[in-house]
Amino acid sequence: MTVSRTLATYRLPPLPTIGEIIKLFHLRAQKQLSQNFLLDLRLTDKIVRKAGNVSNAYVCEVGPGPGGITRSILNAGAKDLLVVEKDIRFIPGLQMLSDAAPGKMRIVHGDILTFKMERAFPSHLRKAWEDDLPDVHIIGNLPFSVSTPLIIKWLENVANRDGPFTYGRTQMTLTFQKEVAERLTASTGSRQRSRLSIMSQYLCTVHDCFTIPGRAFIPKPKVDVGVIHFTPLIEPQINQPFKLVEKVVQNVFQFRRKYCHRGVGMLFPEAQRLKFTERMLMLADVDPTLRPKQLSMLQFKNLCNVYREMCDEDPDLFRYNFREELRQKRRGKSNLDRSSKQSDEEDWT
Ligand SMILES: C[S@@+](CC[C@H](N)C(=O)[O-])C[C@H]1O[C@@H](n2cnc3c(N)ncnc32)[C@H](O)[C@@H]1O
Repeated sequence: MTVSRTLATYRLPPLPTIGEIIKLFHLRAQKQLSQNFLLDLRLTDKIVRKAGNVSNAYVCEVGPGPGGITRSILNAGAKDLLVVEKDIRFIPGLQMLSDAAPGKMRIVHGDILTFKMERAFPSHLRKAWEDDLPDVHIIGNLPFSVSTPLIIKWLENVANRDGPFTYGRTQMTLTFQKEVAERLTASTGSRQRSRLSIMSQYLCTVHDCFTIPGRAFIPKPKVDVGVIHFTPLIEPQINQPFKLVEKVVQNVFQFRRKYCHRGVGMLFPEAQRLKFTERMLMLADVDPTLRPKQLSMLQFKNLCNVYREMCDEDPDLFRYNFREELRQKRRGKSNLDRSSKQSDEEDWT
């Protein structure tokens, strides 16, 4: 009992509090960078507990800032903690933590959107996709403007089993503004069901761990924050390339409040729209009068499979983008307007 407790909980030596570190290094949060700090170590401990068992694990923390979550990860007994922080002002405070936990923490001053995580940890950690979960975790409280593009990028990495997922089914525990957290976990029929719900749930088990009230952060953001845990699925619920799924899902949700046939139709050039939409919905066994939020994962899977078959028959179809068609039409129209205006002017001369 005593041994396992010692192994499980590593205690950092006494250090200044996060509040003191913020003062010591003049780390005033930069509003334009949406920096909102968590100072309550009970909350940061709770985030880390929701990540699973990080004792002796390899962890990448994204956006450590003044280091609240960082301390909790070290205290939970992580073997190797790699932190990636973009704002150089935080590096000295993080260095202080690293000195207090010798050999356990590495600091990267960089941007997580371009950081190559596939090279960050030893290759012996790699597990086959179907195997148990690897001993690699990603944890982070990032600005909302970064967390959404980042999760879309990482979901594509899950689909391709590259980036952080070269180690296998790396788990992620990340914060999102509450509204986005609700979309990520929304089930069929719910108001929040959206593109993000399908894209995340076809690839991962997505669990809404708990909500942190905005008042827990300094400075206080306008919204509450959801902590979401992602575990990549062994078998994705849709077995088609990420870009194809993304295209189908994006088009279906184009007109959120309309019948789903409107969005499906946008996958096809105007000339064939009616015929192809009818065919796709019929073959996928989807009622055209359902709203996008009412479509189940199985129906999205069927839609993607049928669209794939149609693209295999006509390879130009995948390149079709109705927005591009619209842009060209507008450009054509404005050229027409410009030339008729020009000819009007020429008439005047
Ligand atoms: C919302 S603050 C959270 C800080 C700390 N994790 C906490 O909970 O108190 C977000 C942190 O992410 C950092 N950050 C923002 N964009 C980043 C990026 N692209 N790559 C790495 N770090 C980033 C910010 O500088 C800031 O330290």
